[in-house]
Amino acid sequence: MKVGIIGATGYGGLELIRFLHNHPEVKQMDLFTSSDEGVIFSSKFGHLLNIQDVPLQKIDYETLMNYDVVFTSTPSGVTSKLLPPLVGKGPKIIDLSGDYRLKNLQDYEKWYKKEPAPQEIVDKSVYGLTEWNEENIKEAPLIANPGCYPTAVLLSVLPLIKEGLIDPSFLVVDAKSGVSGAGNKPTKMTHFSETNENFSIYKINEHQHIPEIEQAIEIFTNVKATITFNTHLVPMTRGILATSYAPVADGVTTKDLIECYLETYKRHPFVRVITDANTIGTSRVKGSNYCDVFAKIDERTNRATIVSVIDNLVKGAAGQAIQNMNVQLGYPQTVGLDVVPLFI
Ligand SMILES: NC(=O)C1=CN([C@@H]2O[C@H](COP(=O)(O)OP(=O)(O)OC[C@H]3O[C@@H](n4cnc5c(N)ncnc54)[C@H](OP(=O)(O)O)[C@@H]3O)[C@@H](O)[C@H]2O)C=CC1
Ligand SMILES: CC(=O)N[C@@H](CCC(=O)OP(=O)(O)O)C(=O)O
Repeated sequence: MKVGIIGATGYGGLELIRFLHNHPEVKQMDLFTSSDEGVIFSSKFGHLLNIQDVPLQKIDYETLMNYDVVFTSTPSGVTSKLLPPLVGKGPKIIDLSGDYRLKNLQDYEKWYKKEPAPQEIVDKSVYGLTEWNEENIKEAPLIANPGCYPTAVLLSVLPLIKEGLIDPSFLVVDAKSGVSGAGNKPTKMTHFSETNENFSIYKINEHQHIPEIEQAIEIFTNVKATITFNTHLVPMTRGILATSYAPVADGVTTKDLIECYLETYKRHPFVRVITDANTIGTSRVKGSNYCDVFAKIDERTNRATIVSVIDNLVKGAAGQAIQNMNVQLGYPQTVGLDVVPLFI
């Protein structure tokens, strides 16, 4: 199989390279750039010396048509313009950006503050939350890979909402991310002296993942929810921990929540159900495609505390993208992704 990566020089792109390098079905991997044509990749990224000593290529439609799969890992607002001529024509496309996730174009305009992709192309895209959308992913010409926060939140709340165990109309999500979630372009927010020894909240009540999470809850559970969702920046490089709170239905116990998770994810190797709260944390999934989920009822308030962790660059981006490629092409989901978390 021949794969191309647009945005290879970004954090998501580098993670795609790390995993695809070990994917047994990938016979050729080419890297594309909008700014560094001809530059030898390993001269920019020394950790890839003797591994990716190849020149970066110019993005060109005729060339891209010859690939089996093209991954796009570019800032929002790029693929809405770049991809329409390619979709459904040659390669399967997996887009890591937010440009094709929201089905309602007005939502995209409102939350991303950018011009949306054409409606007919958005209509062809399939939301790539692998564990919940396998059947549609198999046939998709274009996969809208989920955002990092939505992946963590949805994998932990969807089973409980679907089974009516929690009430999503009062769902409150408190999420925290490492700084690599903001990409490789330095900003005031991600500057070392602003993030080091600082734990901050950002985009209060205005995060672009709010409509994505609400849309997915409706698609996968048939329930309309209006959520409170806030995000925090943690002075670490990788990882997301999301804590969600919701009232539980009458008579529901912690055992019911755990059993619901175990049943939902029994065929899904990348979602691990954690029963000991002391073993949940971002270092348990670092560098891997795992999402760990945990839930416990607070008997005093009759609310559930729901926790999930992922590596934002793996299950939250490149790993899930490759998991989706495996589903599209009929390979087992774990091919190329079967790595042990880094932990320390
Ligand atoms: N970081 C994360 O944890 C996650 C990120 N995402 C999303 O994935 C996408 C990529 O994220 P990330 O890797 O962090 O971003 P980065 O900013 O690290 O990298 C993006 C890359 O896109 C390329 N690029 C920039 N402008 C253009 C353009 N006009 N045309 C083509 N390529 C362009 C650049 O490479 P070059 O200059 O070589 O072209 C750049 O290296 C984003 O949309 C992000 O929101 C999703 C989930 C998690
Ligand atoms: C830490 C940090 O800044 N994280 C980013 C996640 C970006 C992302 O994945 O957003 P889209 O793919 O939807 O563009 C943020 O909160 O915006």
